[in-house]
Amino acid sequence: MPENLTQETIPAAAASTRSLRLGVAGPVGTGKSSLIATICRAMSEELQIGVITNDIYTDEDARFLRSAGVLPEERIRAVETGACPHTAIRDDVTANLLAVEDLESDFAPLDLVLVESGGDNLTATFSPALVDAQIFVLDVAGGGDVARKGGPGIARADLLVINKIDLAPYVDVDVEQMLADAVDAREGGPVLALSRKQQDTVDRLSAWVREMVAKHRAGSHTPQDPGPMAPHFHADEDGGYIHTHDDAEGADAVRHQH
Ligand SMILES: Nc1nc2c(ncn2[C@@H]2O[C@H](COP(=O)(O)OP(=O)(O)OP(=O)(O)O)[C@@H](O)[C@H]2O)c(=O)[nH]1
Repeated sequence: MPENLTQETIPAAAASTRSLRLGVAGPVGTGKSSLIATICRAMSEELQIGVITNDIYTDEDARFLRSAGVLPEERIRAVETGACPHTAIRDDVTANLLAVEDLESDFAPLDLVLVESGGDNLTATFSPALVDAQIFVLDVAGGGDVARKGGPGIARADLLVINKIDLAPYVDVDVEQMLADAVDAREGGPVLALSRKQQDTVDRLSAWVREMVAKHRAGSHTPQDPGPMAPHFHADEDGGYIHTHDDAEGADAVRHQH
C-alpha cells in the first residue's frame, strides 16, 4: 500500500460490497416472481437480500413482490426494459448492472441480489457479465414435454426448476418423467421439483441458494455462460421478424422480415 494511502483513506466502495447476483429466467408465467418471493420468505432472516425485476413496460413484478411483504419495499427495484426483455439481460446489461450496483451500495453489504428476467421464451439466458449464477424456471402447466425441448437455459443454467408440481395431477403431467427428461437434457446437471405449497421442496431450493452463496463467498464458483439465444420471432405492427443474437452476425441481426 502506498505510504500516503492508509486503511482509513481507502474509499468505502473498495470494501467488498459484492453480493451473489442470481438471475431467474424462464417462459412467461412459470412462476419466477413467486420463486423469488419464496426465496425471500424462506431466507431473509439468514441473508441480506435485494431484488431487481425486469418488465417490458411496467413495474408490475416489483409491485407484486413489494405487496407480498417478503422484503423491505426499498430493496425491490424495477428496470423497465422497453424492448425484448432478453436484450436487457444479455446484449446490453447496462441498466441492470447499474441497478444491481446501486442496490448493493445502498444496502451494503448484501449477500444476495436476485435479478428476475422479464417473462420470455425458452431461449432467454443471462449474460455472465450481469449474474454469477442463474436459475431457469419451467412449470408443469407448460406441458410435460417442455424439458425435452432443450435450449441453453434448460441445458446449462446453474439450476433448472420444474415449478408448480402441485398442479401436475390436474394437467396430466408425470413429474418423475419430466424430471428424468430434464436430467437427460442437462447431462446430469441439477434439477429441482418445486411447489411453493410443499415445504420440503422449498427447503431444497433454500439449500441450493445457501450453497451457491457459500461458494461465491469462498471464490469457488465460476460463472458460466449457458450460451447464446437461438434465433426467435418478434411480433410487431408489420407482422414481425426473426431476430438472432448470434455473435458472428451482430447482436441485433435480422435474418428474415415477414
Ligand atoms: N399452484 C401453484 N401456482 C403457482 C406456483 N408458483 C406460482 N404459481 C402461480 O403461477 C402464476 C404465475 O406466477 P408468477 O410468479 O407471476 O410467474 P412469472 O414467471 O413471474 O410471470 P411473468 O413475470 O409474467 O413471466 C401465478 O398465478 C402464481 O400464483 C406454485 O408453486 N403452485
